[in-house]
Amino acid sequence: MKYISTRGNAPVLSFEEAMLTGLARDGGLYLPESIPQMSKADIAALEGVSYEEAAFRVMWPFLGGAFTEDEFRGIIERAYAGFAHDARAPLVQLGSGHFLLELFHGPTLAFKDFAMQLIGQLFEASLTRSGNRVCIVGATSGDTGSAAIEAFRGLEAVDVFILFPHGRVSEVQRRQMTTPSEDNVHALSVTGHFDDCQARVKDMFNDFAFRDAVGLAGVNSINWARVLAQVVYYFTSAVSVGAPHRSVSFTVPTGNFGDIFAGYIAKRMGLPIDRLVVATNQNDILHRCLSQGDYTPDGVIPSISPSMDIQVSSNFERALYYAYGEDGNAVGQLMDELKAGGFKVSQGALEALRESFDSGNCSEEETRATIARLWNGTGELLCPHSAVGVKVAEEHHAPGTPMITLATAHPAKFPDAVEEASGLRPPLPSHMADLYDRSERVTRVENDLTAIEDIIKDRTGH
Ligand SMILES: Cc1ncc(COP(=O)(O)O)c(C=O)c1O
Ligand SMILES: N[C@@H](CCOP(=O)(O)O)C(=O)O
Repeated sequence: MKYISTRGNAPVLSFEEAMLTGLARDGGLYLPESIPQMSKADIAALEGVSYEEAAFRVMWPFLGGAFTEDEFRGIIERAYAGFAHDARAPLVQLGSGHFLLELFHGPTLAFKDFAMQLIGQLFEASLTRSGNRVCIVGATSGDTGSAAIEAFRGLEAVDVFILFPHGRVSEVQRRQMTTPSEDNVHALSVTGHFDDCQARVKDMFNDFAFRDAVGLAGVNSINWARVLAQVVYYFTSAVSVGAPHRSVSFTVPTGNFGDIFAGYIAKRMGLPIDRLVVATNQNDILHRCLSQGDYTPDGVIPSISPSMDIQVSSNFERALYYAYGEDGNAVGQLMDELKAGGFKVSQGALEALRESFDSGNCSEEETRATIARLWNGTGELLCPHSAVGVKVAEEHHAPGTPMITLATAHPAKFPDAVEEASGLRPPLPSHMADLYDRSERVTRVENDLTAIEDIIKDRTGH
C-alpha cells in the first residue's frame, strides 16, 4: 500500500512514512493510492465483534505491512484501554430511526481520542524501532490539542507544541492543554483564530530547512493515520443499525472536514452509506460551497461551538481530489486560488461532491434550542457541536434510512454554553475533577512564523 499527495508532486510513501511525514512536500495531503474494499460478507462479519477487533479488520489493509499483525493488535488494545465505555463508541437512540453515536468517552472527552490514542501508540512503536526523535507541531481549535497532549505527554522521543487561538477555546479545553506538567509539552496561545494557527503549521511544513532541522511531524488530520482511525466507527455504528443489509446516513458536525471525510472513505470501502451530511455552525463556508459552489472564506465568527470555528477546512482538499477525478494539478491550482482569496468549484466536481454529501447550517439560537429540547425531551445532554449535528440531521433524515449523528464532544467541555441552554452545568468526570485547581503553563505568541519557529528551535535545542 502506497500513499500519494493530493497535489501529485511529492514522493510516494509507505504508511509509516506518510504517518511520520505529515504534510506532503508539495503542500498536499497524503491519500492511499487505492482504497481497500470490504465485501458485504466482511462487513456483516463485524456484527458482535469488539470495537478493537473491528478496528483491526478495517485498518489492517491500509498498513501495507508497517507492523506485524500481533504488533498492530497490541497497539489497538493499548489505544482503547483507557476509554470509559466498554463499547468505546456507544449508540443511543434519539427518536424514530435517529441515533446518536457518542464519541466522547475517551480520556479527553472528544472524538479526537479515537485517532490520537491510536497514533500515540503507532508513533511510539515506530520511533522505538528506529531510534528517531520527532517534533510534533499541531494547530487546534480546542480538541485536537488536548487529545494530542494526552496521547504524547511524557513520551521520550517526542516534543509536542500545540498552537491554539488565544481566548477562543473553552476554559476546560485550555486547561487540558496548559496544565500537563511534562517537559515535552508546550502550549502556545496565538493571537488570531484557528485558521491562523493551521496556516502557521502548514508554513512550518513548507519551510524545509526548519522542517528537516527539528524533525517536524504533524498530528492534525493532515496526518492520514488520523483519518484512518476515524473510519472504524462508521463501520461499527452502521452495522449496529442494519448495514450491510440496509443503507445508513450520517450527519457530522464539521469544521476541518476530517471526520466526515473518514465517512467518505468508509463509503468508498464498500459501506452502504446513503448520505453524508455536513453540519456547520454559523461559520458555514462548507455549506455555502456545497450549495453554491463558491469557496471564499469571509472571516471566522466566534461561536458557542468553538471547535468548529473554521473557514479554511484542510481536508476538503482530499474530497476535491476525488471530485476532480484524482487530478493533483487541478487541486494544486484550486489551493493556489484559495491563497489568493477563494475558488469556484467546477459544475462537474460539484455534482461529484453532491453524489455523497449534503449540508446544512445551524445558528447560535438553534444550537441552544436543540440542547434544551433534547435535554428536556430525551434526557440526552448534548455539547454545542453535537447539537449542531442533531439539528441539521433532523432536517435531512429520510424516512426508512437510519440516520446516525456523531456526538463529537462531552458537554462538560463546554459548561457555560450548555448551562445557558439547558439550565444544567455538566460536571467533569472524576479523572478531571481537579482541573480548575491545577496550575497552568502557557506561552503567549503573536501570529508570526519566525516568532513561533524561534520558540520551537529554542525549546528543542536547534
Ligand atoms: C467537538 C468537535 N466537533 C466537531 C469538530 C469538527 O471535526 P472536523 O474538523 O473533523 O470536521 C471538531 C474539530 O475537529 C470538534 O472538536
Ligand atoms: N476542531 C479541531 C480542529 C483541528 O482539526 P484536525 O482534525 O485537523 O486536527 C480541533 O479541535 O482542534
